Amino acid sequence: MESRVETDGGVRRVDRASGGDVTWAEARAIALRASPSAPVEEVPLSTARGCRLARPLTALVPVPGTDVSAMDGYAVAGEGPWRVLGRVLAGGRAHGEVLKPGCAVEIATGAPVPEGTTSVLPYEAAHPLAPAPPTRDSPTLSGEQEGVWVAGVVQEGRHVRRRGEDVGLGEVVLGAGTRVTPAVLGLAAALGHDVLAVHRRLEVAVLVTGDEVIGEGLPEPGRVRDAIGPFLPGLIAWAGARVGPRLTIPDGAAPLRAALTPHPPAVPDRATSVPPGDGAPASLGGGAPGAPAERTQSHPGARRPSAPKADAGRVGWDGGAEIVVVCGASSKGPADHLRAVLDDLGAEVLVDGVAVRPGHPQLLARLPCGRLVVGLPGNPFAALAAALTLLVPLLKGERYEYGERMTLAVTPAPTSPTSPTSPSHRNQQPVHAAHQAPRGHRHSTTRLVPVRRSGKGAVPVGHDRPGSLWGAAMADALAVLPPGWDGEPVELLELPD
Ligand SMILES: Nc1nc2c(c(=O)[nH]1)N[C@H]1C(S)=C(S)[C@@H](COP(=O)(O)OP(=O)(O)OC[C@H]3O[C@@H](n4cnc5c(N)ncnc54)[C@H](O)[C@@H]3O)O[C@H]1N2
Ligand code: MOO
Repeated sequence: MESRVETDGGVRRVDRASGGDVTWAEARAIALRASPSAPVEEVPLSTARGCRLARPLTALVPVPGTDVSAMDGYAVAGEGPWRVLGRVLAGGRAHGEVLKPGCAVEIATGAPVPEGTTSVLPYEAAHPLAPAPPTRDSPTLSGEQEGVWVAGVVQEGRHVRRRGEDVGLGEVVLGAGTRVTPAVLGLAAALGHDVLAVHRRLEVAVLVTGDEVIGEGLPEPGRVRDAIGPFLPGLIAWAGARVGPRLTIPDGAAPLRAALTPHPPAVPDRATSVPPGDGAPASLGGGAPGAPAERTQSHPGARRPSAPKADAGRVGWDGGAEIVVVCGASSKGPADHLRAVLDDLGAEVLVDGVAVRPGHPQLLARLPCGRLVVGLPGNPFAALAAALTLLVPLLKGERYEYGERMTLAVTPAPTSPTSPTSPSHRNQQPVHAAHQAPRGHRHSTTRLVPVRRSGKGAVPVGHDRPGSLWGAAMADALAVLPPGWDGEPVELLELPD
């Protein structure tokens, strides 16, 4: 719903009617529908953990690969006593001859039993017969240990693991979509796999905007520490994706547009095309897949850590991120260029504003190349709420699970001075009045309220202003209070641990 078009630094500025807000529930549903399917790739076992199998896992070999001993002892044939003809160790030379009744070989756990073996007699159950061998005429196979005899009680087939007994050759052991856990890796290796076909984890690039935002140290008045960049990697990993390039860019349409520009032309020095005062374009990408790369552009007045410069002459993307998250610049202020830039790039806007507090000015768009852009509000708690609304469903897709429902207890959480995550009683603030008014006070928007689970239900922890992560840091979930909430049980959105 475009109501007005002006120019601003060469970029068309599009003001969308505030009626464009979707409900919180719709926003989540749209994000789930837009979730990109992760590409399939073959990766070595060492890098597959956490991915999903793209194909069923089958056994390339039977397990065990041959008949082996399950115990240290004697592989025996027939009834005892047995003449011991030799010794077979796991990984050592196999006993090459058929074991005849009345004969045995000393054997280690996991070693192949000779053909003819009927059972294994563990050392604990074996009785050496000494000194004189029985009179029975028992053949010798190798001549070794001639005269050594053992006796004992055996059960037919006992302690012999037969070929393919655990897993048969070609057997399907796990279905496509199974998450690769450490146990899956071990199983895959045991079944002969060196590589696995997996859905690669989606990659997320992060753009932090805001001339006032600094990356380290004590912010001077008028500056703030970046509180969104630090929580995104954990949230992204928790949602099963990986963090790609991370870039801090100055306010301005041109740096944002440059950073979002897909498939960059090989322009030697794009910086010259940037309007004066609009900042130089920045480059995302260039980091090895899976390795977060921090790129920072300096701008006047901001104290910044020393960081690698953006590649001169390279703008836009050269990484494989399917999703880019833009922190800040999502509202309607003079420095909020995201909508205009997306419009300029021909993006399809899927969500533009959500009827939720906090996190109202959040945004989801698809660039013509297919890459998705999630716009998070600059206020850090609003950004977290928006990330749980749009980014997490986008990353989890069909793995997304709706939260449990719980009654919301409307009294503030009791805080223990000894709790590591709790402020002292002295600092505890009352829960916002809005959250304490469960009935009679109907809200027209969804509210996301930091809560802790307790025996009384979900208890709001307070400290939940959009600019502060204090409440979220004390909480284990966000309670979703729908518009018009009247005290019924509410869904809990899990917070990343
Ligand atoms: N006229 C209107 N003004 C605002 C509206 C609106 O609808 N109409 N919405 C308000 C709401 S709600 C929010 S939330 C914010 C969102 O603002 P932006 O996404 O444009 O973000 P900024 O303006 O850049 O910053 C807002 C605030 O957050 C601080 N900030 C920004 N980035 C970070 C960061 N990485 N870490 C910590 N803090 C950050 C920034 O300094 C500002 O204080 O807009 C309202 N205004
Ligand atoms: O929605 Mo804003 O997100 O209230 O701070």
